[in-house]
Amino acid sequence: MQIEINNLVVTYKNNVALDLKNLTIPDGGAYGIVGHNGAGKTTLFKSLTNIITNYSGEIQIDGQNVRDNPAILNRVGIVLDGMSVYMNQTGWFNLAYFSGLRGEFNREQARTLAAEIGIEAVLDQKVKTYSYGMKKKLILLIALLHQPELLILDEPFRGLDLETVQWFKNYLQKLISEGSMTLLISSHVQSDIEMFCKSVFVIDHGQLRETIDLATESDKKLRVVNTTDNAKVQAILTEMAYEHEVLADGRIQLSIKDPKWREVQMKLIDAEIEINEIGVLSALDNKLN
Ligand SMILES: Nc1ncnc2c1ncn2[C@@H]1O[C@H](COP(=O)(O)OP(=O)(O)OP(=O)(O)O)[C@@H](O)[C@H]1O
Repeated sequence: MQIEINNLVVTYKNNVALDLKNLTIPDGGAYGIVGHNGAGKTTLFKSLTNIITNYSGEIQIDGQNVRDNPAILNRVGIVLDGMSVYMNQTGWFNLAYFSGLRGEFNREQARTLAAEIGIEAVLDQKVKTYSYGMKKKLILLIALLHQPELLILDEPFRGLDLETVQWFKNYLQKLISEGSMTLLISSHVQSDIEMFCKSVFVIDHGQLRETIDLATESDKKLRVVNTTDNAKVQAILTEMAYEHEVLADGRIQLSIKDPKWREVQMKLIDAEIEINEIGVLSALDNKLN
């Protein structure tokens, strides 16, 4: 499903949380929404799904104005932190209720998916007895049940156990590769964004700062090293005329593709310098946290 945003301004009291002039998110594939805490990511997701409607500007999904045509949201699934469900009712009640709002409720399909996610055993219990992770799984299940064409996930893996995260990532990969779904995902974990997304929209203070095409940017990745003696390493690199840069935190940034790296490593070993950390710096670095 294609998303088209024009002059979207969301204000909380006097604070402008979101001010997006033009943003088009194409149909199909996965797109990242990244930005520091408070950048406006959740506000964007809430606006896309009519949880917030008190905004100026326009949001269209597949050519339909969302605020005027809420039925389009039957084709959209969303997982937000702290989303409301009926806490005094059982998991089954919530599944039936929220699925019912969108059409048919298929209990057997729900049971199968619940078993895969690992909450089948607690569906007879009231949601108020659930842990944070269990509640999140229930919300995830509600979002997935009606096979959404657009899935919006706000920090989807936070608070889930490792096994569920793995299952969920595989499940998302499968959905993306089938090509029938558009995924919009926010995460502060760079590898999660890089794993799924072909493009990333960087939001900063409510505004679209940058669009990063990860398919092309990945070629420009750099290696960042942190060693037991960065100053000495820098001297060695300068002596070797090896192009590098020292980052503000003292770590050293090098081109990842340079074949000279092996030679550098040998020199470091000869000088008894150990590498404490090697990280890959991509275009996304410093934009997530
Ligand atoms: N209910 C609210 N009332 C007042 N201000 C709010 C409310 N919700 C969000 N804000 C403010 O709006 C701005 C955007 O918040 P939002 O939650 O959209 O950011 P975010 O990018 O999702 O942040 P995070 O990465 O921390 O989840 C922030 O300045 C936040 O303090």
